[in-house]
Amino acid sequence: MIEIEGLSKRFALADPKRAAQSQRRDPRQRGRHFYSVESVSLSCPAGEVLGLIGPNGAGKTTTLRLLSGVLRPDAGRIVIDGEPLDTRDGELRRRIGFLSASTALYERLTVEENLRYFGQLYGMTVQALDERIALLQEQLAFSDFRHRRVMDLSSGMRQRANIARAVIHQPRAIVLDEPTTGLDIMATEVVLQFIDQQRQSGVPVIFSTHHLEEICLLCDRLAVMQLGRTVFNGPLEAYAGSRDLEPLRRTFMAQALASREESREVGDAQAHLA
Ligand SMILES: Nc1ncnc2c1ncn2[C@@H]1O[C@H](COP(=O)(O)OP(=O)(O)OP(=O)(O)O)[C@@H](O)[C@H]1O
Repeated sequence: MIEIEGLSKRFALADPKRAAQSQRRDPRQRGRHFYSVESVSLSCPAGEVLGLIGPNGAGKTTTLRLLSGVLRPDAGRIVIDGEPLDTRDGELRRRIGFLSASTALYERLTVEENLRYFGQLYGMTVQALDERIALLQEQLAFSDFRHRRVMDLSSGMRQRANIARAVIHQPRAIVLDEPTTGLDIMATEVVLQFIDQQRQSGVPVIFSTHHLEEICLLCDRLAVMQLGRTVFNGPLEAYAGSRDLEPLRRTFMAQALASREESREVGDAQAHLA
C-alpha cells in the first residue's frame, strides 16, 4: 500500500518581479515562490492501479518525483505498507521503482549488462539477478534485444528496458511517469500488460498518463490534478458516474468500464478452465 498525505512542494522563482510581469497570473505563483504541489493526498492499496491525470503543468510529475524520493517535500509524508518513510534517506528509492523521462541506461552496454549493473548497485546476488531478469524478459518481451546495445534500440525497446531497470530490484511499489508517451501500439500494449501483471501479483502501481483509455483499461482508482491540487481522488467508477463530467466523457467511460468488466470476466473464466 502506498499512501501520501498532505504533500507540498514549492520552488523559488529565479526572478519573481519579472515572472509577475511577464506571466499570466497563476494562483500558484505567490511572493517569491511557485507552489507546484499543494496538500496532495493519495493512496493505492496492494494489487490496485492508480492513474494520475491532469492538464499540462498540473503537478503530476512533481508529485511522482516527490513520491519516489527524487525531490524532497516541504510538507507531508509518504507511507509504504504502513511505515512512514524518511524522505531524506535512500530508503524510498529502494522501496519504489520509479520510471521517469530522465531514467537513463548506459548506451554502450547491452540491456542485460545494464540490468546487471543497476541490480548490483542494489546489492542483488547473481542468482537473484538471473531470476529477476528472466521474469522481466518475459513480462516486457525483450528476449529479442536482451543482448543488444542500448544505442541500437528503438524508442519502444528502450522504454521497455528503462522499465526493467526501474523495477530490477523488485520494489514494493511502482511509480511510472507517462510510461507510454511516444510509444507505438505494440510497445504500448506490452507496457500496459506489464502494469496489469504487477496489479495481479499484488504490487501497487501509480502511473500518470494523458490517455483516458489507459485509465479505463487498467485503473481501479483515479486522481485528477489541476493547478497543483487533487480535484478528484477515488474509485474509477465514482469518477465515471460523476455529474461534473461532460456527457461525452461519461459515455466513453461507461462503455470502456463495461467492456473491461466483460474482458476480465472472460479472463477469469479462461483461467478457471485452464
Ligand atoms: N524545478 C522547478 N522549478 C520551478 N518550477 C517548476 C519546477 N518543476 C516544476 N515546476 C513547475 O511546476 C508546475 C508543475 O509541473 P509538472 O512537471 O509537475 O506538471 P505535469 O502535470 O507533470 O505536466 P505535463 O503533463 O506537462 O508533464 C509547472 O508549472 C512547472 O513549470
